[in-house]
Order: sequence, then C-alpha cells, then structure tokens
Amino acid sequence: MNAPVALTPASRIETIDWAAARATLLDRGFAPLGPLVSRAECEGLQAGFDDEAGFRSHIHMARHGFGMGEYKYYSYPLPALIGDLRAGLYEQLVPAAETWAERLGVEASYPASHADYAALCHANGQVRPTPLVLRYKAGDYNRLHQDLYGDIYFPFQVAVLLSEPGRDFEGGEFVLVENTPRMQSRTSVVPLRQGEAVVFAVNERPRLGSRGYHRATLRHGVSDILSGHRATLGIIFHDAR
Ligand SMILES: O=C(O)CCC(=O)C(=O)O
Ligand SMILES: [Fe+2]
Repeated sequence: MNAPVALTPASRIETIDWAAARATLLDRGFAPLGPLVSRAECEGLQAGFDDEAGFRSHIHMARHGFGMGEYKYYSYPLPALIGDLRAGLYEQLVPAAETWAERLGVEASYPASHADYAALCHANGQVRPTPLVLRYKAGDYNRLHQDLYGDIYFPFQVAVLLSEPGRDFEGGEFVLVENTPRMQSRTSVVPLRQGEAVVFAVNERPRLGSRGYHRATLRHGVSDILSGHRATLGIIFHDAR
C-alpha cells in the first residue's frame, strides 16, 4: 500500500522536508519529493486524458521524433489540483533557484509567487500553459530532452508518476543524464511509485569542480515501457511561447 497522502495539495507540500530536498537538488540536479498526489487523484488525472475539454493541444510523440507515446497540455484555467501544486511547489523552489543563479553567475530574479512569475512569462510573450499529462503503452518511451519553451525559464520542473510500477506497467523508468564538459555522461534512474514526485533541472546545473562551479547540462526521459500503461503529470513553471 502507498503511504496515505494528506488532504490538500498545500498541506502535502508542507510535509515535504524542503531543506533536505533543496540540498539534494543543489547537489545532484534532482531530488525525489515522495508522495504528492493521492491514488484517487492519479486515477482521475489519467481518466481525464480522454476528455476533449481542458486541454490546448494533443501531441503524438512519434510525429515529432520525441519517442513513442502521447501527451496533452492543459489549457488555462488549470484544474485546481494542478494550479495549486504549481503555485505551492514554485514557492518552495525559489530559494534553490536563487542559489542556483548565484552559483552559475547569472542575473535572475524570481518573484515570490507563481502568479507574479507567470505574469513575467506572459509579458515576454510566453502565454501558453505548459503543465501536461503524458501517457505511454508497452513499447513506448520518451527520448532524452529538455522542456524549454522560450527565453524565460524556471530552472526546475516536477514530474509526478500517475501509475503504479509492477501493477500498471513494467520498465518505463524515469532517467536523467548529465553532461559535463570533458567528462563522460552520468545517468541517474529515479525510482517512483504512484503519486510520487521528482524535482529536476530543466537545463543546466552548477556543478562543483576543482576550480569552483561550472555548468553541467541535464536531460530527462523515460526508458522503454515493457508492459502495461504508464502515465505522468508534468509541472513546468514557465509558460510557452
Ligand atoms: O513520463 C515521464 O516520466 C517524463 C515526463 C516528462 O518528460 C516531463 O514531465 O517533462
Ligand atoms: Fe519532459
């Protein structure tokens, strides 16, 4: 059985050990956050995939060379659960984003609230919502990629696994690959159960080397789904051009 998940998204976000999560994120470029979405909500989000309403576009990944599988971007207004998670997670991640910018030596200021951050995106012509739900079946996969949608981007994003490994699908692991200049790639597999979340770098992370911080580039993807069906909720904090 999965651990019970507290009632509201805000209270679930509060139960996360953010000091530890931010430290892991800064150290490795990703951090598992544990249970974030209840089983009933996971099932509800998956069932909603077949609705026409509520989404702005439906992507068949093979047509774009992204892999195999499909995804849909939500339209505004976002479902309350997703809007609440997006706003609540953003606030907890701002301190890490600021440290990150400092270490990378970039000018960046992140408003305290996601509403203000979204307004910045919108003023820059990035007005289309980016939260999405992805669905894969046996044989599908997601090629390593980055979710950049314009000049403005928040350095982290969150993915929530909506299916239960072993029960609903096999294979289909969430993977991250880090590339550092003059070094070979490093791969990380993030084990997730239904409703569990991971926060990870959208693009680059400051990596501590012998001469201070340098940039390492991260990409994420999903290994082959061997059987069954797998779904994910993706929460990206910047909007798209
Ligand atoms: O299905 C996954 O686990 C990866 C989803 C993804 O690419 C994303 O959330 O940006
Ligand atoms: Fe992605």
